[in-house]
Amino acid sequence: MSQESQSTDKEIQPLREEINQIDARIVELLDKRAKNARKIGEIKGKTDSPVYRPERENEVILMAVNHSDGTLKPEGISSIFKEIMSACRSLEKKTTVAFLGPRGTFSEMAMFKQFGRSIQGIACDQIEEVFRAVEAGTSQFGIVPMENSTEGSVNRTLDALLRTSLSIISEVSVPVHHNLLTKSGTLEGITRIYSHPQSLGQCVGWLNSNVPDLPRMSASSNGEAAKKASEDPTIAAIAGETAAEAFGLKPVFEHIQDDAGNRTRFVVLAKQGTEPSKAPVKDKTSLIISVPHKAGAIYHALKPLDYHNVSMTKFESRPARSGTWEYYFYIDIEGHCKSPDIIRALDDLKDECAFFKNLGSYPIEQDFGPKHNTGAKL
Ligand SMILES: C=C(O[C@@H]1C=C(C(=O)O)C=C[C@H]1O)C(=O)O
Repeated sequence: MSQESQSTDKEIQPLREEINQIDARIVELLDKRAKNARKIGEIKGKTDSPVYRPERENEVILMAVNHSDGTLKPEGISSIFKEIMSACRSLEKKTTVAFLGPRGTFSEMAMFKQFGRSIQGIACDQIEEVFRAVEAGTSQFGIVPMENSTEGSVNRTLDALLRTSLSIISEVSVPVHHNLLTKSGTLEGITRIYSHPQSLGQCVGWLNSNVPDLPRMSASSNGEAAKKASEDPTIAAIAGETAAEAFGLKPVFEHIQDDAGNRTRFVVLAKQGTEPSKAPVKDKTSLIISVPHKAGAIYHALKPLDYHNVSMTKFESRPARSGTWEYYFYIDIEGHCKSPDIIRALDDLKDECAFFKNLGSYPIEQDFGPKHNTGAKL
């Protein structure tokens, strides 16, 4: 050993010893925390109340972020606490989550971001199958893509939401970076490109400029496209890094999505509802409405929101498929449907609607940017 590395070791050693002591203390505290979670699980079991409480988990993360002196980044604290809570939750009851599979999809990534790793994921072939798995009780929760920052809404999810008896209980978004992947890592012998239509749409500019002659084929998911490419050397897939790892593919080109900030928002579905979040965590409520086919109907339907001072954060239409140019409107408002002001606003809004469906209230996803601090303390 050189003299230089001996002196480096001498400097590092006491710090490592201190880390060992800190880690032992952390584990003691984690065990203590886990015992409390297990007791909470027993209490919930007696009343059959839901184990997973997204509104409480958001509160815990926010308190942890605000307790930090800033040495660790908020996103680092958030992901550490997501895993701590995932492990604690698994002591209460096994969490099962249906997602759009196979492995390596952005849905799987969103699922782990929201629930942590101490869960059992159930891969489904179609978005509708995710809904069915939760409705039938095969899975406690389901996660489905709702909208993409480049391509807009995921219509199959919107249509399935119209028919389902499930509620939305939380939302989570993930950055979506696409790569052009093949078995060999080159384009030699490639005759076509597979991906989910949403992903093909997110990369259309790049594809037109760089590989305009390669036919684009639709796959039920990016994971499915990656699976095809792993089985056939004439196929390239557009998918994320996790799909490349899962199916042993190599990138020919990385980050080919047209918008560098491309993100997809997912929603979590369950039979249970949520309770209002504690401030400063805020909730939102998602609704589907249709209005009578007459002049000014949508204006009259939305007036109660203005009157009760409720802010609307999303408004989107989807054809009612009746062939009569009628529409369903997908609306997000700020606030929880159990809070008195929202109850009043929704009562008035219902009166003006031909159709009204409350999809559920859930905590607004927290953005842990560098300057984040809401003042909440542990
Ligand atoms: C421990 C609880 O159950 C779950 C685990 C949580 C945790 O580990 O902090 C928080 C909310 C629940 O999803 C609880 O409800 O407080």
